[in-house]
Amino acid sequence: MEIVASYLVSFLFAIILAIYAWRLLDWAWFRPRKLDKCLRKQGLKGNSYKLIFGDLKGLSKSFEDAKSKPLNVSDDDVSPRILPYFVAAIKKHGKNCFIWLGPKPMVLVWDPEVIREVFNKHTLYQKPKSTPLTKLLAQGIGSYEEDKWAMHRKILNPAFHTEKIKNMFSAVHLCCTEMVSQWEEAVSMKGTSCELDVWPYLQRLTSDVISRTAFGSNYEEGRKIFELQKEQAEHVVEASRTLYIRGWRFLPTKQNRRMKEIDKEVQGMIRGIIDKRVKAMKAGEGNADDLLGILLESNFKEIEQHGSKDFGMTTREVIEECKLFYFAGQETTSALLVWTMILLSRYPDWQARAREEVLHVFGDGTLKFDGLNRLKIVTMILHESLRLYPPAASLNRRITTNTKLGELSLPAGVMLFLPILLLHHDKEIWGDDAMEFKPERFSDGISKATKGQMAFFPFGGGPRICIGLNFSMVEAKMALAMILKRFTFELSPSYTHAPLAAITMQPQYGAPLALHKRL
Ligand code: HEM
Repeated sequence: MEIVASYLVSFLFAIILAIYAWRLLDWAWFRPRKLDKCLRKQGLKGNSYKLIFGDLKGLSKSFEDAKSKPLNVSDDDVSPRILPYFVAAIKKHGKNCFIWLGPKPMVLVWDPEVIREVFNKHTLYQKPKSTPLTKLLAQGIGSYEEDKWAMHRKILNPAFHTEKIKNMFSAVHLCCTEMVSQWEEAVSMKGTSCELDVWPYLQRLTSDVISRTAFGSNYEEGRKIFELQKEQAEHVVEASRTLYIRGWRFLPTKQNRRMKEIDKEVQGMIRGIIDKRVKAMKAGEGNADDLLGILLESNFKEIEQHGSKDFGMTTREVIEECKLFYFAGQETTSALLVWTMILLSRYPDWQARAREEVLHVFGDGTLKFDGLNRLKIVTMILHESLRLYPPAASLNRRITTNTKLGELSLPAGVMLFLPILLLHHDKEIWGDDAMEFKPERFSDGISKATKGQMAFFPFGGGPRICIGLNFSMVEAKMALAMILKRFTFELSPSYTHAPLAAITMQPQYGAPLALHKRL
């Protein structure tokens, strides 16, 4: 009897082992081969599949190589530095190509109408699944799908309505005033001009703005969170360029340990901010109207009243949203501002035109919210800066079920690559001067400039378009208007043009500018 039982156990064990071995083989070899055949049959081209890693090693090396070579200051053709592997793949295989992200093929989507379809059918074309390690930066609305995404978006949307943004105006004004006062101090110590790396100041500005407007605190309170999230983002970029093997996160590698430490620390600090606000709200104080107030209201009112998380956010979800907004609210707008300042340094005529407009709209008085809507030239400049230097250079999606997309029939499991930067620079769409800084293209608005095509999408598109779009444009206009009013600026001789592909596009060596006080 015992022998029979032991045979049975061994037999079961062998079956389980065989199932796992089959799944592994299917994941690493049979499925990629099947997908490869399917894509090539439809005319798509790419490198042949390399076991498990696909193109990942080449991808990671191409970023390292690109990082080591700065560009000429006048070179706005930044795609070989920001998307080096895709640019090389297009050269080799043409626009109808794909690369291997490990065992998954990722197809380049170039047609603006197809991109529109991908954005609009967001339940079919979903965000790529984060790995347990990349999740540590932030989850929240940016990574949820279907009902959970819809519920979070419904709760969060009111925080970004025009009326709310208008209410945030005085906080944004205060943060910008503080930054330009620091610049004035730096200048006055040297006379009427000084050289300053504006990049850390702009990062601090946007951190301060999100701290005050979304969380009712200030930069100092959130400073450690920003620093830690910034470090976490560097780990996440590194982790996302290597293959994630299931269970890897449990290994006590230096990076894994640090990522978990950061997560624990950030969560602890956010809990502290939440506890403080909860106390204030219970005492009838604190702003119930800002992002944190709205999140907490959803948390305790909905859950306490309905006793179910189907109606609101759990505390864990509130923390994840805070982590996301601390990061997304800061990283992107600072990138927009820094590239705009770099471009205006190189194009003094546009700098002068923008200043003239700001002075015309606001005179010598203080900046007012309604006046920002009248800044036509500044808006054109910001759009042209977003076209040439989009903070998010590309977006990814995954196909959840076999589907027809444009001319292609794509099986579930295929990934899509939406190359914002490449479309923004495409000569067929923008003309032969696509690589030139010409804000006048946007003089009659975005749809005229793109002829109605989905060819300019720095904020994404469809129902999942950036929730902070209007907020970041107000912030950027306000900061730029205040800077233009008080300073003229140009590139310092020490400026090195080296856009870096981090989570957003950033100046690798900062942005040292010569600032001159306007007299
Ligand atoms: C220049 C500034 C900004 C740029 C270029 C930008 C870009 C983007 C892009 C491209 C997406 C779409 C991602 C995708 O579809 O995969 C997105 C989504 C998002 N952005 Fe922004 N963003 C900016 C500012 C902000 C700000 C200031 C906030 C918050 C205060 C914010 C919060 C978010 C959130 C929460 C999402 C996810 C929306 C959803 O999935 O429903 N962004 N952003």
